[in-house]
Amino acid sequence: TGNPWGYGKQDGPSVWHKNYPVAEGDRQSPIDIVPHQASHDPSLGPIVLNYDKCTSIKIANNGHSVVVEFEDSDDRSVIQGGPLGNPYRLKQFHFHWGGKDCHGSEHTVAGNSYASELHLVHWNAVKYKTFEEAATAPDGLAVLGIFLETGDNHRWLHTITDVLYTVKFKGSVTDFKGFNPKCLLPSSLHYWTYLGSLTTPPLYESVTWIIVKDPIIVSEKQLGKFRTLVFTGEEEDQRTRMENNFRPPQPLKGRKVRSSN
Ligand SMILES: Clc1ccc(Cc2nnn[n-]2)cc1
Ligand SMILES: [Zn+2]
Repeated sequence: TGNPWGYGKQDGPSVWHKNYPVAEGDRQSPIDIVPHQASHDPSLGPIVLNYDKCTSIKIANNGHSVVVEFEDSDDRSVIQGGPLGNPYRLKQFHFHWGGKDCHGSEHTVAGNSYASELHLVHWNAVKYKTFEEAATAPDGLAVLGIFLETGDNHRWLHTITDVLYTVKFKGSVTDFKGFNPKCLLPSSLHYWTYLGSLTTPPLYESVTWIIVKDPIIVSEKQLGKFRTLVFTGEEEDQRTRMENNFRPPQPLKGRKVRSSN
């Protein structure tokens, strides 16, 4: 029951292409976003989040990140507008972070990393019957990316960091109801958007990326709690701290990044 992939020397991003050749594809993520090279597109409307009826179910450690899963059997929580042709259903959110605050995000901005990056994963339930089917389609997924920067305490992130001790080990799951991720968004939803992929294996090229320009601010203490998680299972003798679970930027290969206003 070895790990098919991870973030270490032997199983990390530099060797993923061996088992997942699409790693060297033409629309891989993340990328370095160069703001002045992004083309401002006035036809890009605002991002609209209808999360008021969202239903979080559980929080889990999947051996790669900490994930909050949502009820996605109907259109109770969707993202729409912006570059999206129809509403996409919220399925889960998770984070990527570093061992130190100077790195940890997946996307970078003019070569600069943030301490962490929150990903809200949505799928196109208008065109596809299941998440799994959507995940393999070029217009199947929409991921909203939010940067995290260290500074003052975030007034709502404690709702997540206070329960992280219950999902320390790979495979642990805890009930996590009543959480609305809208509380984790910055006030302005100005964004960059481009066509890319999942940033972990299977690296499917099915993601319309929507990266919010403004970071949210969280405290070093709050971020430190993510680093108390481990990649390994409780039964394993190895305790490997969960940190640096990010893929570095990938070649743009001629893609255009568009900017909302
Ligand atoms: Cl369902 C799923 C699969 C892969 C990832 C990893 C990822 N891809 N893009 N951002 N994170 C997240 C959710
Ligand atoms: Zn992610």
